[in-house]
Amino acid sequence: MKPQDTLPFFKDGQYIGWSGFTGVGYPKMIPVALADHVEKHNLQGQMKFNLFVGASSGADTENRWAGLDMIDRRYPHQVGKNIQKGINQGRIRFADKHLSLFPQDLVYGFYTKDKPDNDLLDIVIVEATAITEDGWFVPGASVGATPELLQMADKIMIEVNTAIPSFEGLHDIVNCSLPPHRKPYMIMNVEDRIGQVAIPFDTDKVVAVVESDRPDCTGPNSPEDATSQAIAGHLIEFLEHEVKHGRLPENLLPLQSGIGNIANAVIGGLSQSRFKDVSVSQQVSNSPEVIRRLGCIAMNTPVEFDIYGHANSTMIAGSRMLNGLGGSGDFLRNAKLSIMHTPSTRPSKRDPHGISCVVPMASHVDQTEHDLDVIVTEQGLADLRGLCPRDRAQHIIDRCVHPHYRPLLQDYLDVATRICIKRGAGHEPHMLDKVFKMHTHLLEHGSMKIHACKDPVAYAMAYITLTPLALLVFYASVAVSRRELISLIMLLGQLTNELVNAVLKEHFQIKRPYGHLGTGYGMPSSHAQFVWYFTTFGSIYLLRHIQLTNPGWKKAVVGAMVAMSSLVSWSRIYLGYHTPGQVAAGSVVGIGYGVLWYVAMEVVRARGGIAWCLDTRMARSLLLRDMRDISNVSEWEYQHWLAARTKTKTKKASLT
Ligand SMILES: CC(=O)SCCNC(=O)CCNC(=O)[C@H](O)C(C)(C)COP(=O)(O)OP(=O)(O)OC[C@H]1O[C@@H](n2cnc3c(N)ncnc32)[C@H](O)[C@@H]1OP(=O)(O)O
Repeated sequence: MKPQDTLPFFKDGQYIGWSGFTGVGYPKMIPVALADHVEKHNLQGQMKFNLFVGASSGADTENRWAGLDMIDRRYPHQVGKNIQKGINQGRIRFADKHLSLFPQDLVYGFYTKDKPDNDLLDIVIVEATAITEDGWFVPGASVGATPELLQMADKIMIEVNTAIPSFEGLHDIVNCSLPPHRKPYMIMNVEDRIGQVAIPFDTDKVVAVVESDRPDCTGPNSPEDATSQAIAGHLIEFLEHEVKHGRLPENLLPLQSGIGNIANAVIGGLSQSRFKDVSVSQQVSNSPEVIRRLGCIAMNTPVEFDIYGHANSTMIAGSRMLNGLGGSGDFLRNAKLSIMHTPSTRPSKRDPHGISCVVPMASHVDQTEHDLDVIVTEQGLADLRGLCPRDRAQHIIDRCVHPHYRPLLQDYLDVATRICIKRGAGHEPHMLDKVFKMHTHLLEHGSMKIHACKDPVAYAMAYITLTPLALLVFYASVAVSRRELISLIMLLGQLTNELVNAVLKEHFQIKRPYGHLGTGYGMPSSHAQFVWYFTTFGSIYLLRHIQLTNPGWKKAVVGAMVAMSSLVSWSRIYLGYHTPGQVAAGSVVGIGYGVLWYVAMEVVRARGGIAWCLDTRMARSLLLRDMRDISNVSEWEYQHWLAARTKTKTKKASLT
């Protein structure tokens, strides 16, 4: 039969099945003849089909059908610009399904349950490379869901491809029996054979046999580039580490690698590694049970993943469908090592690094935090095994995020952690009002680069927490401008106070609250200890030894110092550097040390230590002085200035 002779069998709204899996083993003559027919007679949109294929299909058929508006519904996977356009424009009803589930769901009748006449596919078109003498069907380079499609067919059309050699003997085909009669796949190694080399089918259903001379159509792989080489490099290093520690055998375990340019380039990189006799798994091992038992190593590319390890494989900005899930879920959910690799950024129209592939929250989730073990970008590899969500987030930010986005994501994590811990919801901290800001910024401004998460209180606190630095500047300027010994004594107390803090921290060795904020131990808080020493010593000295014309000012200054110290202490808790207990301890030690230092200085003074110090040659050359015995320093200085001024005036007057 010629392909054109099959046209009368086709009617709008039919349920059609094709053999094949990706760009191999799919029928090429009949679908193309039908597309030519639709195009020639301007039947676009008037002949639409429900199309079922084991995975994606060749671009010359599926994508062409989509371009001619010939697809109403598509299951369970697809690849191609036209079909994606149709789906995203709402013309094609597509739904994603794990590839391992599709054949069985087809046989369960899930896809044909609403069909009015029967629960069979109206026409199944398959490509054979041979028909055995027993009348069995030998597929080409893929089996896909062909056995189940043939089983569910009302009518069968066969394209015998004479341009491709017979694949008889290469396949291992197991028919899908239904529960409770389903048997396990007794596969222990990738080389094991448990099924048939061909597929039995009902020859009475065959309505057409057509000769095909068209080769399979698979696109070229993208060449490796610096990014994919870096990703492959991190992966190889990680796998070598696993082998060294005995968690993987020398030739690894069966590898699965997903679709896409990055996946292809990474496999290219692995092929040049020192691993030998590596096996790569195919169709039947999409079975979750087999994947788990063989301990596969699965590697796939996501659109994006989030800081907690959830991945989006399919949907840009949560709504624009790319290719669909394929078998990535089957593998990543069940593999011994579930790995996702992606460049850390992708270009947007406006910015070569406009898209970060690491985001606060994935805008759609295909693989969850419970599945993924390892995440790799060209920046580095994050081994997430055994880590809790907050540790995972820090690890991912440190290892995988592009430097352009690291401060942004770190800021998000810090602020979210602080806010969520405070309200007792800090297991996987998120700020729902900010979580998709990077995505919305990309949609609105063409880049995910936004300014930090702007918590106004946190910003204010970040400045307040710098107060000790300001106080050091204050010490320096008072010491230089006033030359008062007391300012040096107070500064010496401040420095020894810091020393006490370092000794206490080392002694207690108590960690900071969230591990990642601030360096070193957290008990007691050095900021709190610093400011409360300053306030205590300063207040005692002010109240006891400084005279002001209006004594009310003293109370105001003491009040301001107490307020400043309280704010700094609070900032340490708010910003997440310390627990309230660590800050309370720092405050108590600072107050205690302030009192102690004051008392010690009084004892030294009483024993003549201060007077002795002021009489040294160095003190004299530095013009050091002790103004404590002068009752009101400002008043005293003013009177001296006034006297000097009057003297100068008198001198000038006598000269004229
Ligand atoms: C045995 C089995 O069955 S294994 C099956 C494995 N299947 C899967 O893993 C399915 C999901 N994965 C995939 O489809 C692919 O790996 C992809 C699409 C995620 C990545 O593939 P790649 O070849 O690296 O992607 P590619 O560079 O072609 O990008 C595809 C498009 O997505 C866009 N894109 C990718 N990531 C993002 C992102 N984070 N944000 C916005 N857009 C993005 C790209 O800009 C590009 O857009 P364009 O088509 O307008 O130019």
